[in-house]
Amino acid sequence: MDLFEHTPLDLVNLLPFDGEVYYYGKVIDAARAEHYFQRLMEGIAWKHDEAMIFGKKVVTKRKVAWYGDRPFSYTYSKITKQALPWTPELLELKALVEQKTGTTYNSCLLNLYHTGEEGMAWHSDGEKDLKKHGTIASLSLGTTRKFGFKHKQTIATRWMQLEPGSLLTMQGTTQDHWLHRLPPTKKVLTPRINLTFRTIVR
Ligand SMILES: O=C(O)CCC(=O)C(=O)O
Ligand SMILES: [Fe+2]
Repeated sequence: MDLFEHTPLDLVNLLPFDGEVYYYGKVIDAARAEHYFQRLMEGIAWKHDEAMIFGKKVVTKRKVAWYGDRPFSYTYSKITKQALPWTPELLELKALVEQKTGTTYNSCLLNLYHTGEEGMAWHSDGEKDLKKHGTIASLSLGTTRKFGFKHKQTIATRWMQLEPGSLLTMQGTTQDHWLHRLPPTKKVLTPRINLTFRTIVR
């Protein structure tokens, strides 16, 4: 459900065409961001992610977890996962993100990158289970990491830094036309947690 019309009032679209990405900057101050980072490190059921790549089951170094309103099953990289019930801290963060973005969400995928050696390859979040053209809200905690977009048909790219406590949204037709990536880097030695709030439809 959209609580107000999509475009956040005083933000500029970071994409030049074919989609909308908004960077809200730090929506959580440094002390609270650190507090949430610690609570999520301890309180989330982190597991190594499993994916099918060229027919082989691969286990990623990065850890993931998935939470939601109901025990949705969700197929991602050909492996089906079941959402766990929200924890108190996730509900607090969901409420904050909903208030900032004016949109509600019913699930959250969390990623834990232990160091800069762990990242995420180019992809778009266009799974069938996700609401078409629904907003995906990405909240970052822990170390700052570089994040980028690459257009599927042109050479256009856009890069940004995702700071601790910051919020970014990907909305409109972004997933149709753009890939996004968290590049690995040898320069980062400390962990980052990312939460992407999404809307699953049946
Ligand atoms: O870690 C990030 O900032 C991005 C995560 C992501 O793209 C995803 O979970 O689909
Ligand atoms: Fe993604």
